[in-house]
Amino acid sequence: IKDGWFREISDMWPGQAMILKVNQVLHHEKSKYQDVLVFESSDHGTVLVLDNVIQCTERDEFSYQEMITHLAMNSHPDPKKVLVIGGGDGGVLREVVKHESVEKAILCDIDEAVIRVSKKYLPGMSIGYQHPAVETFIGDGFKFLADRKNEFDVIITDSSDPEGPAETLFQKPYFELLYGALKDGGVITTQAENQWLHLPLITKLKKDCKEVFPVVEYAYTTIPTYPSGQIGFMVCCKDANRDVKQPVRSWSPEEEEKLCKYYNKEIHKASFVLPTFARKALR
Ligand SMILES: NCCCN[C@H]1CC[C@H](N)CC1
Repeated sequence: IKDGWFREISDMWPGQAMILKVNQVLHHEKSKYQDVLVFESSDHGTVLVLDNVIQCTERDEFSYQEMITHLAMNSHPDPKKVLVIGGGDGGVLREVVKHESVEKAILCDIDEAVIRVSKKYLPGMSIGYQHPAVETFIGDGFKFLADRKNEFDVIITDSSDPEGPAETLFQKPYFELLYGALKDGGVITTQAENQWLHLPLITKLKKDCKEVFPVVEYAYTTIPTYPSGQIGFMVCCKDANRDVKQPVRSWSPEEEEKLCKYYNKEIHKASFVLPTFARKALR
């Protein structure tokens, strides 16, 4: 932080940077895995930063948390047992338990500091931990999945970027573990970066996923404080006949407006519609 501004400078988005005005630093520590920073911004609420990369701001986190969750959950007919890999801020858990079908929601994040800090400084997201169906594990999602077979209806990988602790969550062996941990008809979503910045990575990701899953589609959402204002998701299903681009379950418009600020059944479909440069690369 310099002269009261935070700059999200990274070689993952060369030559550009989101800059947010800082009112007050609330917390800063070096965890076992990464640098953890929480600050009060002037106009985006409380902000969580890991290794100098914005993870979520109170102002726009709902876009990402709702879309990565409900694209998966509403692509499954009856999700009872759900796993979140990463997601230490609790926002995805908050979204998962909005589905009445959920009997068990397990979260596994590698860094206890993210969970501890989110519970203290991000109450609007860490509220997800309070639900009775929720169980939390601290550990490497890769190892957690290794001995889980045929257990989950939905698995959401809410990760940071490939540079850092989440590196292995972008590689094929991880998708094979996900496939094995899913029950028949299971659905996954993963954080799949930005079509303006990471198209080669997304192309490789889709190719790897297609070697494991019969159904693989890329969708994206708009989110002002992520690099280039968007973030994508890979949505995969074990059932070759499931069209994840069409919700298999949906809320009524009234329920949608009560439950979500971003996701609705129209934007579920629209989020898979890509500009030609991305459609071509991801064919
Ligand atoms: N629930 C926290 C979201 C973490 N995902 C982010 C996607 C965009 C990245 N540049 C940083 C992590």
